[in-house]
Amino acid sequence: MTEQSNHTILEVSDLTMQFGGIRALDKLNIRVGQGEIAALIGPNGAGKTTFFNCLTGIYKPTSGHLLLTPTGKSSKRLNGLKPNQVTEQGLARTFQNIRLFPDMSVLENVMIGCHCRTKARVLGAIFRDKRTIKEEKEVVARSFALLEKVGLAELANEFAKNLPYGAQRRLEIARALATDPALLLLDEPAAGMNPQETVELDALITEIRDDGISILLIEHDMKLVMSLSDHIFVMDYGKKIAEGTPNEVRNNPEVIRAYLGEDIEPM
Ligand SMILES: Nc1ncnc2c1ncn2[C@@H]1O[C@H](COP(=O)(O)OP(=O)(O)OP(=O)(O)O)[C@@H](O)[C@H]1O
Repeated sequence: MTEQSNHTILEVSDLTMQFGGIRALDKLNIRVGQGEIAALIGPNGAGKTTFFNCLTGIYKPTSGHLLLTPTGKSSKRLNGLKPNQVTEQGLARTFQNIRLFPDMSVLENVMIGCHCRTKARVLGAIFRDKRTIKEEKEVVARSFALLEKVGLAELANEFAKNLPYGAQRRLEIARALATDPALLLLDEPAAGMNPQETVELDALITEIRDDGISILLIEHDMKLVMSLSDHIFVMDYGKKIAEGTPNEVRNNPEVIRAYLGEDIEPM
């Protein structure tokens, strides 16, 4: 896919986030099309993680609009929603610093993601009625299937904390997928991965997109960004300074200037 898709799944307009004297986001406009892999790049401190935190209800933006429209559903304003409510609307994310439950098994970590879509409540869990048992079986089956997708099924019963770093990152992706998202936000998914793990990650992200889930990722590995992305947004000092296809962005003088002096891999 080289051109932006017709259906807009995420529309962000004039998003501003002020922290005291620091304007971390300054009237940011971002549009992600259904079925796209979009990337957000920019030097350290550009505001990328702040943007994800505004989208996912962790920060309350100073101003601006956040609109999510999964295919076949009506548009939903994300402003003012809590993180769990944002997830219920079909937006899932992973974090720059891995946030798994280290003392739970790999399988249990994914099952927790599934529970935002299950119906059983406290009484069902206590009395274990037929419906709850059936639902639990479905959650286990679905969690296994997701572990297979990310290549971790054989480690299902291992403690999450015992997984190598790259595998922990893939487990975070499986847990995010368990929430059944329409749009998946990945915050530096390749951080700490070796070259072989990064190649596998490239294939995994493409496969997730081919399953119909749109992707927006923050990533410093330019080789991965250039190979994966349909569309790239470039930020600097809280503003969008460029956007376009990998080729357009690679040759944009503003982008080259923003990255001067940065310790990044060549594009
Ligand atoms: N909770 C906060 N309170 C005050 N300032 C913050 C807060 N969160 C972020 N900032 C500031 O906002 C700016 C953008 O930071 P942010 O972490 O979003 O950048 P980034 O592009 O994700 O950087 P990196 O690539 O290093 O992760 C920085 O100046 C940062 O210090």
